[in-house]
Amino acid sequence: MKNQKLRPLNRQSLYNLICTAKGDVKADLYITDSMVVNVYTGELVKSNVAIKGRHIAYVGDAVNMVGKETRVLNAKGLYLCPGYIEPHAHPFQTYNPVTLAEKVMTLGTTTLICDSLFFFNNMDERQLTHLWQELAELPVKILWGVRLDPQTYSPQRMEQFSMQRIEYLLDQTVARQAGELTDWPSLISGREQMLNNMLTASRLGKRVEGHAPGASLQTLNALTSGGVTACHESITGEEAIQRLRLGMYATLRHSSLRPDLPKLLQDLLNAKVDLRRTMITTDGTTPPTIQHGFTDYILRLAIESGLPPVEAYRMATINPATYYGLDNELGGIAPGKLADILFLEDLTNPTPVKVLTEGTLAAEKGRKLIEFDQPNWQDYNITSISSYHIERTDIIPPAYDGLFPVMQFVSPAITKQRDLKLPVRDGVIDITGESGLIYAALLDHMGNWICSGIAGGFADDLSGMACSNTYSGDIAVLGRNPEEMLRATRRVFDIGGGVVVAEDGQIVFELPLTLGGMMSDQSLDELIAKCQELYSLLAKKGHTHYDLLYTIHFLSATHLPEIRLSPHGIFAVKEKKVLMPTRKIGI
Ligand SMILES: Nc1ncnc2[nH]cnc12
Repeated sequence: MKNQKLRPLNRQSLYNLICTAKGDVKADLYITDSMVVNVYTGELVKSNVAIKGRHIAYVGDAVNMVGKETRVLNAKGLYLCPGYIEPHAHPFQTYNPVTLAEKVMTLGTTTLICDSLFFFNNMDERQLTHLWQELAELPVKILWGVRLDPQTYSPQRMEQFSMQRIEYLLDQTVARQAGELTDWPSLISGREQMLNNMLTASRLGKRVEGHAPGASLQTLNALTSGGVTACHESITGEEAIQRLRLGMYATLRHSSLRPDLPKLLQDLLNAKVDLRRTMITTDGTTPPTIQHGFTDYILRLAIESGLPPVEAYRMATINPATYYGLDNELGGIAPGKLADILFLEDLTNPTPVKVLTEGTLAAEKGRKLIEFDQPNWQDYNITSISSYHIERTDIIPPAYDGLFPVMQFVSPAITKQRDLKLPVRDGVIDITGESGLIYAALLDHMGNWICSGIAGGFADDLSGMACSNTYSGDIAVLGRNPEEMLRATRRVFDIGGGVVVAEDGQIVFELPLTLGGMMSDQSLDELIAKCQELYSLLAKKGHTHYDLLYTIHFLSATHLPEIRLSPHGIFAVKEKKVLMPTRKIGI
């Protein structure tokens, strides 16, 4: 792994740091009387900490680096812990990378390793790296993974994953890994493009994040042989241990969609395995769950599950730092490291009372003290979605003689194929007399095609909802009443993207997502409230699954069982087969 530094020092600042450590130059900030969580040794060590510029210069009890100009912060009774590192964020769950960073920073997360899936759809590699560089200036370090597949079946979109593009992106300092690898079957079946891209990741010394839920030991062996270095998809301790035994890192997940951490940890603790190669992740948690916190929340759960606190802090600091080759700068409180330091009142309470990012006091008691600038998203092609005309006849599937492949939701992210003979009226499928079914369509964001289907187990009493926040960038339209579905769709177009619910001739809910139809520039606190409102409204319409936003995001994602709406048509995932092709809009 090439350990390129995120904040390289020049000769003068390097020597300045050394002189501060020796006491010849005065520190900018000096923290006294704290108990340092030493993640290297696992000890708690009573120490003072001296900071010069962005870096820690000294840890110990010397005071000769304190001068008149040094700010002294007394931390008596407090623990100092390194800033938390989230190793697997998806920074586009209605929030955007900046609104996510500014919120989670107040909760102690000072580094985010992010998925780039959504940004891949919108930009070429030069724009994307420009955006990455702009975001790299923020006080929270935002680093990236480079996807090797689009997560929605589309031979055309595979062109975006050419070797030249992947190589260019992976070569950036802020790109710390390839993946996540949702199309791992392409790797183990030897697809040329995938093999080439894996070789590029290996040559550039980058990690590769797997995505192999339920994989057998043999598949895990094949993936590890192919260069996959970690996987966050274990849902039992046994699965995590299998990954660890093969030399992978196992990232233990607790997300809004898969809240598995307590069980995973209990299994791992019972098995008494070495936990140095484990990390913890919130894996793209949606806003309502962030009301409980972020990395701090899952650390709390880990400690409550019986993990000794220092062991838990390691999973969110030095372990991910080491894995991503960042431990020369991040993950511990030691000389030469960036001064991302959290002040904790109690070891069992991971939510910090103060947060330093790179030597600056950035948050106190959950309140942000510094500003985070949003990029000009227009410069990156992230604009309102475009609108076009659609009609009732576009949305409803035409009459079909055989058994129709209904998409039955059995959980927020899993569907089953249910073949049903459906009634027909006036040349179209008519579900008026059928309970438990709704119309479900995917509209091309460019206005060319529509994939119209039928869903079950979603929200039996929903009149009409339209959402632009699918991962393929297309618009999901769901409901029992085609007029209300159209009303909601037109409103989504009018507001430039978002989630809209219509009923009885009115718009009863709207959440604008004007950044590419996926993200908002509202604060995360505002989004938490707005998404909770959406969830309660849908629950009243009969929606019983949790994490509705994920159901929408994944509607067109063909890495999940069993059938999906896709740009090619109703799609059987395992067979990679189009069951019912898309139609042209307006015909
Ligand atoms: N595979 C995935 N793609 C995008 N967002 C996600 N959040 C969790 N898993 C995800």
